[in-house]
Amino acid sequence: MKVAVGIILRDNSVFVALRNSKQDQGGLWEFPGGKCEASESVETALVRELKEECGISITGCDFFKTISHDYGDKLVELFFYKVTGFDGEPVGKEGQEVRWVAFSDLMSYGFPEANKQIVVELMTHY
Ligand SMILES: Nc1nc2c([nH]c(=O)n2[C@H]2C[C@H](O)[C@@H](COP(=O)(O)OP(=O)(O)OP(=O)(O)O)O2)c(=O)[nH]1
Ligand SMILES: [Mg+2]
Repeated sequence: MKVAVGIILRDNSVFVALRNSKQDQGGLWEFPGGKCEASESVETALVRELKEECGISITGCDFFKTISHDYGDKLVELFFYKVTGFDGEPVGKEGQEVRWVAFSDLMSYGFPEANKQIVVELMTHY
């Protein structure tokens, strides 16, 4: 399963959302995004998901990296993008709790296993 994920950046912070307890990886924090639909490119999925989940329109993004992770019941291929330009102010459009978190504070948030390496990189490179 391909998943498009946006690391929304501003100053020294990143925008994170709390996954609903009923979802996979529920109760953990995530970078907004979601599954690519059949025949949809990853970038198209990224633009669509960030509009749906956060209400922003991406104006600038750079591919960062792909991480494949096997959760046992599910194999995910996460395509992480750094989102550096957007119109609108991100919110939790689906009622999810959201926060801007300073890189130096990211470690105190619980992320899905597949995100751990990315979180460490964000903390050390900024
Ligand atoms: N969005 C997102 N998903 C992540 C992250 N880390 C991680 O392991 N995942 C996993 C959890 C899910 O198994 C999958 C993404 O699915 P999702 O639940 O966001 O997909 P979606 O928005 O299309 O949701 P839905 O329509 O199925 O409710 O990737 C992350 O940082 N962001
Ligand atoms: Mg999602």
